[in-house]
Amino acid sequence: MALEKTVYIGTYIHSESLTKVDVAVDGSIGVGEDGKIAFVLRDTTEVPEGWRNAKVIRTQDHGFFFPGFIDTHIHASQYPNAGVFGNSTLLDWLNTYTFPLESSFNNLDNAARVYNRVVARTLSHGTTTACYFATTHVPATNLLADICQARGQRAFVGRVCMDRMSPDYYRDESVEVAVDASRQCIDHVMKIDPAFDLITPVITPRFAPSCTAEVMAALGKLHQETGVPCQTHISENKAECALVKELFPQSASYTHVYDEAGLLTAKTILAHAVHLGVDERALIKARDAKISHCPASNTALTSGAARVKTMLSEGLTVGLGTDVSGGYTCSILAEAREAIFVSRHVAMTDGDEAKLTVEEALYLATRGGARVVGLEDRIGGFEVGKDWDAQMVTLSSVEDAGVIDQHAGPVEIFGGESWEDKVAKWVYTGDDRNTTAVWVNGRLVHSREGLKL
Ligand SMILES: O=c1[nH]c(=O)c2nc[nH]c2[nH]1
Ligand SMILES: [Zn+2]
Repeated sequence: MALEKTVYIGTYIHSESLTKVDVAVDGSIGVGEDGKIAFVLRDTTEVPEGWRNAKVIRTQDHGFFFPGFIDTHIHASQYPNAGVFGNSTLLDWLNTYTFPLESSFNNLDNAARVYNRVVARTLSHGTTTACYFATTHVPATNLLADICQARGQRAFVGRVCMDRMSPDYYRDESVEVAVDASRQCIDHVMKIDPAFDLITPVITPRFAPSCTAEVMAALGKLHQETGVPCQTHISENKAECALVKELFPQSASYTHVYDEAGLLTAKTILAHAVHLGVDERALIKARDAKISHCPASNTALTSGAARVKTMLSEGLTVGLGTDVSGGYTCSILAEAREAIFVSRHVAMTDGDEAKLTVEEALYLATRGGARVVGLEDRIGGFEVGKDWDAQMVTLSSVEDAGVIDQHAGPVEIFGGESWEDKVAKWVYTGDDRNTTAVWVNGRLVHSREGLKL
């Protein structure tokens, strides 16, 4: 579909570094027909020569353009269970809630309904890139890839592999089945998006307890042979860590289990990393593997509190993951908030340096996530040559103090706020009502009903 040359005028905000958010008041960004940023101008809303015929889109009220969010870990198939976890912890949660739900994706109608919904919903929250776990089912996993492509969401789509410690009705029968099914899903994406421009397949061993050493070694070989990225879980819960020790007595640590299988590389995304030892973090750093921090899930399943500031100070690459449905929300904005609050609980025992700031949380949600998925040259910020993966955020003024405009959302701008205050109000009190439009690679993929662009 051909895109129109477009100039986005108004304030734009993005992370300049881990600790600094750059606010460019009254600037403009030009996006070409290829969906890429052609120019970025500060302090002028003038449309430059050569762009006078371009479409113009302006921010509204106290709004701003912000990079699209990157969800580095979400289970698309678990979306119907978002908010449903009771008082369970990881291992019983899997058996009680998760495996029965995931096994229902042998039904393609069910898969179509859930996957269309989760992609539409995450887009509406400003998630322009998502790393999805699907299920073991090849047709349903391929359907998820098709749906992401049709709806225009940048996505990493993984067919889940698991050949033990799960019910008979939901597991791979053999190593060969797991590898062959993974290959079929890789081949499917190669057919629909040969350059992996929007959709990328991802090799997905569920986690060490549900994968034999043989299946992980075979998937490690596939990872090395194809160069296709890999995603899994690591060190989420203490009982899980003890189980891994018992299942892999020869391995020095949980991290070594993946390393010995050839699954720990610069293209590996590890979700959780709550209980990692110093040596494990050093090994992850040495391999340049990436971390998806999932604070809402870690709180919901009482898994623990990941030491994010420690990982960052040691030079690890970290992004945010909603981990639906261990996590209750598919909003990365909410996840940023959760990350800040979990870090404050860590600070109550470890000291103030453990606290994440608003700026750091927003970095993790955008540039950090981009590095986690290996797309830091294409997404995560507004620079010439990057793809226009962006959201338009709208914050409303308090007009009539006695009237609540439900449509406008809960962020209240009274008038004296600095830009720093406005961003903080968005992070702490905002929701999807503030995300009024979303673009991926220049294509409009979501807009609030009635919005005139
Ligand atoms: O948060 C999680 N969600 C899952 O589905 C899962 N499977 C293994 N370990 C897991 N952790
Ligand atoms: Zn998960």
